Amino acid sequence: MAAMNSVHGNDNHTKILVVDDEANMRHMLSALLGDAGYCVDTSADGRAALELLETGTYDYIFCDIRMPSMDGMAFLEAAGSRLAETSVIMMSAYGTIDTAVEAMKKGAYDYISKPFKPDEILLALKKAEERESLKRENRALKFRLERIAQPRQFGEMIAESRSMQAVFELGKRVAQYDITVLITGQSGTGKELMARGIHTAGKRGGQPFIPVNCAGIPENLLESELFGHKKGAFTGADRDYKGLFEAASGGTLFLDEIGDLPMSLQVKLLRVLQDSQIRPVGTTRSKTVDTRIVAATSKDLAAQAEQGNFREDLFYRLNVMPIHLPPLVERSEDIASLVQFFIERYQARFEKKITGISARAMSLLMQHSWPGNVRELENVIERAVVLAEEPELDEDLFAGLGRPENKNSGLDAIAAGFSLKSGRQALEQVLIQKALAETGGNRTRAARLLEISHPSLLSKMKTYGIG
Ligand SMILES: Nc1ncnc2c1ncn2[C@@H]1O[C@H](COP(=O)(O)OP(=O)(O)OP(=O)(O)O)[C@@H](O)[C@H]1O
Repeated sequence: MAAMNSVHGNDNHTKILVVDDEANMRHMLSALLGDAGYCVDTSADGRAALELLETGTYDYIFCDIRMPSMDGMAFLEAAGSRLAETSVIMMSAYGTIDTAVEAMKKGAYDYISKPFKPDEILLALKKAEERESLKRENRALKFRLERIAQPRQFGEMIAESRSMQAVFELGKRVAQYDITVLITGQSGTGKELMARGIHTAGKRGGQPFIPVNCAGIPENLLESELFGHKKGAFTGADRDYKGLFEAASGGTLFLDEIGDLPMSLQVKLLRVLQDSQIRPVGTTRSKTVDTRIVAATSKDLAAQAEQGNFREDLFYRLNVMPIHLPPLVERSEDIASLVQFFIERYQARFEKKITGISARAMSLLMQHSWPGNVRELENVIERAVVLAEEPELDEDLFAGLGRPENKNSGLDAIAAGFSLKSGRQALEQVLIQKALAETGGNRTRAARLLEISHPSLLSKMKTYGIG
């Protein structure tokens, strides 16, 4: 039977085993740890310690390296998987440090050199406890990630939150009828994906779904792009062109950023909505189309209509069935499942094995305000998967998140490295944000300030998740 001496602390159920051939050391450590509230057992060598492991487990083991009968290294090897739930801290006297390092390679958690002060023991223990608690949190989180009740789906969208479940329900219902839908929500909340979902779930599902960004096409081209033109209608029109309404006939035309539709075209759109008639540029005859319209805006269309920047009659016609997508910050319940969803997408795309995300990293993601919404989260996970060197995404990969002052200034990012590419990107973000702030969010004027085209500004805003 192994020699065992137990000291039981009052309020701590953490079990520690001290293995040392020196009786003084055993007494000193068991008094120290016992006073600190731990349950402590002791044994005089590796063999006796192994016997104790037959009947019980320990959270931590302080193990001497040099012992006459079965030394620390031999004990580690013999105990093997019985130490799976135990952090072993080796105690190395002068001349055994190399062995201690070797022991760490074999699975010991840490080592401490003799002679040591009592504080050093308590500190080593605290460090090990912190690591253990993190490991536990990680395990719990992974478990949660794996067990998350299958997130609800709508088309290619997933969500957990009640607000999004309600949106999905509404989406499923309106999909069945050919009514016009207006999807509102900040940039990156998933408006286009929602529109696709509605299209796919309805009876037009097998027909074309054509997205068009009303803010991305210059005003003089937009009319012919949407309604088509006749050969010779204007310089460069060297053949008849069908236009997107006709191309989407039988299916759905998704008019994104409808708030940017020029006034001149708003009246024409109203006509299509009212009597399904389009008139290609350069013709006098109208054509009937069978195109479902789903529109989206990140702007307050009602306010725009009030200010006279959007036709009221068109607003009411579009707003028959509004669907609002809440910003991600208001539905943080969706973050964990979206993170898992994007990890799976990008680990497959980049052929990397990512098993999960650390609790600290997840907590950073939960605290961030996500001004670029789901698109920003997707970009952040994509980047993390690309850069990850370990199978678990850790917090370093998300440095800078949750600290909006750094994010806004962007200058830290520029100063942080030498890469011209990331420096340029960071600078672009700063300047775009500055220009938008300067113009009160007016993208046309911001593009002018930045001396780039409007579509190019929109595409950069999309890339950087600036909403
Ligand atoms: N609920 C969701 N589940 C999975 N992916 C999502 C979800 N919501 C958004 N995404 C993803 O986020 C990105 C942005 O979505 P989407 O383009 O639909 O947003 P948007 O609101 O139309 O943005 P914008 O107004 O800037 O055009 C896309 O890559 C999309 O796949």
